[in-house]
Amino acid sequence: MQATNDHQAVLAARRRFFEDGRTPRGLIAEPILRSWTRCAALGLEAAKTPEVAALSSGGLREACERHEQLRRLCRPEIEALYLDARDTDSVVILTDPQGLVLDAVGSTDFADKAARVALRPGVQWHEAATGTNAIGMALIERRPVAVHGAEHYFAPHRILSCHAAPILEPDGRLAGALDLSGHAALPHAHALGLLRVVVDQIEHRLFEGRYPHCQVLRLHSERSHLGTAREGVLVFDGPRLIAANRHALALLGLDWDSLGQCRYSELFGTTLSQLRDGQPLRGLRGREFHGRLDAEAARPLALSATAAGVPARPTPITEAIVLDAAARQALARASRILDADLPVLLQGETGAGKEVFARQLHAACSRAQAPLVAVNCAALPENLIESELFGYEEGAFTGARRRGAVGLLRQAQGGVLFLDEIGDMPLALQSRLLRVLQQREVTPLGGGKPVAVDFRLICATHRDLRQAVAEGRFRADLYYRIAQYTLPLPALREHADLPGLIADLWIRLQAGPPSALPAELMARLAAHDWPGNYRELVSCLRALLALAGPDCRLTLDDLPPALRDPPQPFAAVSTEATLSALAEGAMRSALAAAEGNVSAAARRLGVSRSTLYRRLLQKPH
Ligand SMILES: Nc1ncnc2c1ncn2[C@@H]1O[C@H](COP(=O)(O)OP(=O)(O)OP(=O)(O)O)[C@@H](O)[C@H]1O
Repeated sequence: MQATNDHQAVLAARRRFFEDGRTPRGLIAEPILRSWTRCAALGLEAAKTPEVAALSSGGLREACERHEQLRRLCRPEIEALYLDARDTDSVVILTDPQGLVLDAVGSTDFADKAARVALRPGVQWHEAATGTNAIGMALIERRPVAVHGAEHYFAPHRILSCHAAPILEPDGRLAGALDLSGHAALPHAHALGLLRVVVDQIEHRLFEGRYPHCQVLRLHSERSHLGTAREGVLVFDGPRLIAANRHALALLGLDWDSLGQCRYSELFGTTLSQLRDGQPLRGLRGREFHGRLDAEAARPLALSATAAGVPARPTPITEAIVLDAAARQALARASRILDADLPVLLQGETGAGKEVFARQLHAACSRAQAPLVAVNCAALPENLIESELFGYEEGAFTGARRRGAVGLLRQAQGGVLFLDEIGDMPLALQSRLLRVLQQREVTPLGGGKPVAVDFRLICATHRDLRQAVAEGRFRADLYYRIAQYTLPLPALREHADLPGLIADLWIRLQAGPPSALPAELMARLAAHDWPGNYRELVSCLRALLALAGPDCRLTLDDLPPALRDPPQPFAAVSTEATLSALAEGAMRSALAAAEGNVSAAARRLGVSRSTLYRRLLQKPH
């Protein structure tokens, strides 16, 4: 980042931006300006002390447990970093992917000061909560960032000089962020460089033991870099590239979107089986690399499969998952249920994110390294579902494959089985599934012997299964077996902070440096009821991104027709409406009139921002 260190220039930029409402271009680094703009669009008031929502000790313990693997991996690196930075009286901080501080190690003197501005475990340092800061920006921009003194959005944070780098999972998702913060008055010349080196080490270790069934290729143009954290790492599931580190992507000129899309032959012009030890690799752009395959490469391919028996694609990075605090909490609880070998049932409208949640649940549970086998019970033809699920012996039926098939239930052995649309499973199969769950063994079609199975079970449905039981369409005994822990996934219109979620998703969907969504569009999006939920919202945001030029010049005309007309004004609310519906109408009108600025709308109505969020966005309309 080319941040100017000129304190006076930053103060002048603040005056121009916050007091005159003008863009202080040239006075302040562009990424800081982008962040200020995002914060202003969220209605954050820079002159105030930010509201700190700290987790209870129980909540923090839960979050730490959820990220125990990452914390354990980072601990030695954090301690080494602290020793390196000890002379500058700093703290080293590890956060989760949403900026929640999990661990802080540092000099007591500065740690006390940092704690006074809530830079301590249990507090969210996501930009939407704490304004411009290095942790929040590193998570949004997905690269190392420094924020000094008055560049912070909120005045009390001016005592800080913060440096943060995102930690990326091998599939490109955010694992968390590492931050090194100290006194704004002291120089921290090498802080970003140190962080980069440490995060390289952590990301390199994230591959360890992670892909036992895949081919892991390590490469570099300098032979001496092989085996170090600077080597490129590429993971292939069959011919397809499914994971990598940033060094590998940089060496090959790829970006994260290549994961799940790119094949080995497209990168090197040959097949993996032609790779010979000691022979240089030639990339398609003619560049030569030294490479070696990990010893595990000889193992068979993963059993992970979709309903059609095709290896499951990793969740593409472009899916840009957003999970708010409630969803993360639900995820933590559900993963404990799953780890206790109890089934989890996800219930929600179409597009509410049941499958996405199931995949996150698999990643969060203790079987994350084992396969997730996803079966869409509604997508499988009825005559195939039985054989696909339970497997079959050789010659069990006409068209059966020679040597039979193990079936999807057994493919989930040791891992997690996800039965999507379970409400659409034919009754006869429900009985067979129940037997499997009770006896924990599967009998293949064609008279084979029962085989013991061990899988954790996640089911999902958009149907009201209780109703289906009452109508005789779903077996009551199976219902009680799978629905002990039912997790309703709320529709978007019930979301506690829809503008926050939309802003978050908008930023995550952008490949380059993110731009803020114009306020009038945000107001329309926040007032829409999203019957298609995430699916509809993601499509809408993607279309807007496609229409937006580099300056993000979008107008209401760029919205799809259903969103173009303004929400119903207060006067148009039906006379039969209840008081709360009237209040809701007034709130929506105020929000639209304030062009999506929640603080301004709240002021206009004489209620607090949190009341406005709660009343307006928690209810279906
Ligand atoms: N938490 C999330 N963050 C961002 N995008 C999401 C999230 N959940 C879902 N989506 C988006 O919505 C799309 C639909 O999600 P998903 O398939 O999980 O929904 P579903 O509830 O299983 O829908 P259906 O019942 O119709 O199968 C996904 O492809 C993804 O793009």
